[in-house]
Amino acid sequence: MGVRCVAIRACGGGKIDPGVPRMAVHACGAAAAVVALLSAAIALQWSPLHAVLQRALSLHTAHATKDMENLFQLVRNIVPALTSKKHKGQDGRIGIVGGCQEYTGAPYFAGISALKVGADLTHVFCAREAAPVIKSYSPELIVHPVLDSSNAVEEVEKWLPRLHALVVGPGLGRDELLLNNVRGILESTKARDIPVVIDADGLWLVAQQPALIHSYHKAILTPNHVEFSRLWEAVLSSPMDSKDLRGSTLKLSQALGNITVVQKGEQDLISNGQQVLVCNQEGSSRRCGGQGDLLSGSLGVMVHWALRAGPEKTNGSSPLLVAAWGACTLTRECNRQAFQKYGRSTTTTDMITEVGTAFSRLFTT
Ligand SMILES: NC(=O)C1=CN([C@@H]2O[C@H](COP(=O)(O)OP(=O)(O)OC[C@H]3O[C@@H](n4cnc5c(N)ncnc54)[C@H](OP(=O)(O)O)[C@@H]3O)[C@@H](O)[C@H]2O)[C@@H](O)CC1
Ligand SMILES: Nc1ncnc2c1ncn2[C@@H]1O[C@H](COP(=O)(O)OP(=O)(O)OP(=O)(O)O)[C@@H](O)[C@H]1O
Ligand SMILES: [Mg+2]
Repeated sequence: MGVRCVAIRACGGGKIDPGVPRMAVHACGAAAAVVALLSAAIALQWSPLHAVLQRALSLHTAHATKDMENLFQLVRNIVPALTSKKHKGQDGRIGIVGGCQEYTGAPYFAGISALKVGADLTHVFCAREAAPVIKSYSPELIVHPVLDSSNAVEEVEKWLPRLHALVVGPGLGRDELLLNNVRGILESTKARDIPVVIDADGLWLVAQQPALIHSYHKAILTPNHVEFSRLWEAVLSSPMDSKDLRGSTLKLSQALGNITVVQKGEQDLISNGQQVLVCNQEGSSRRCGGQGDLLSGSLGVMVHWALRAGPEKTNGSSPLLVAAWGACTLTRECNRQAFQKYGRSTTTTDMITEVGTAFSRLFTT
């Protein structure tokens, strides 16, 4: 059973898929099934054929496993060393832009996840009413009740030079005043060349105005299925082909000027318009709300680490792709570990408790 899990996960687990796939890894699961059936049915009569198929499959699997190991190694390479020579803030000062009257959980999940992954400081910029609520969840978050004020952009701009990355959208809501302020914040963020992860209602804003983020090479979008379709329709003006999710992820990234897109789902598909990475890390069937917030907060830190590490550490691969694959893998592992303990009652809070052990298990050598 253990071997079978490794093989299936390895098939999609970490394949770097250049424009023309070197091998049809996604067909690997089907190939495995065919081999299994053939093995049972024809083992005695056609053993040479069986042997050929088995050899082909194990080569296939060996390749995919190697790619996945490489990706794990690239993520490990970007993780900063814990040394006594550093001061507070160096491993990440992350801003979260979100939090309104209805949604206070989402920015909290994103902010606390950034800290648990290893950021030193997290600032949440939210609407006035949401601030005391978010503060009361955790003393670890620095909370600025500025997002619905008339000088919201200036208030956030004061902090921007000190932030390493911004996560825009968790729990933002769709109020026009707030969205307008976030437009200004995004413009300022781009002007300062700060990496930005856009999620949830931040993606709603991008669907209204794709030019806001078009070609900004330090942007990563993290849409769920519905958000992805909305973006697709806004940018490509046609219904998307849901049979080819990898191709769609690649095309949406290209249409947005090759910014990085993470389409979340049964498997996470990550593209910068040139490559598609697949994250198939085992998670669970528990789909409680907030898991996407854990992902976007984690990604905020990891994108900072990846950009700071530079392309030598990511072996020439895009640092943003490596960071995104790392954050997806981590989120799914948190989900798996929490589900093992709590089963159907698993919530995102339980997943956040697992961040430390999941991170060590995956990325600490
Ligand atoms: N505790 C909190 O504070 C949390 C707050 N959150 C915040 O809520 C805000 C809105 O975010 P959102 O994700 O609910 O909005 P959106 O994407 O429009 O989905 C709306 C509807 O689309 C569907 N649907 C969704 N996913 C699907 C899928 N994969 N596949 C198929 N269908 C899918 C589903 O529709 P239904 O199935 O009910 O018909 C769903 O109800 C945003 O600010 C976010 O950050 C969350 O972060 C959670 C924790
Ligand atoms: N069908 C699935 N099977 C396994 N994992 C999944 C599945 N769908 C989503 N995930 C994982 O759950 C995490 C969050 O994805 P999801 O699509 O739930 O985001 P979301 O809708 O934005 O969440 P949120 O409730 O925080 O807004 C990702 O890591 C993704 O890999
Ligand atoms: Mg979401």
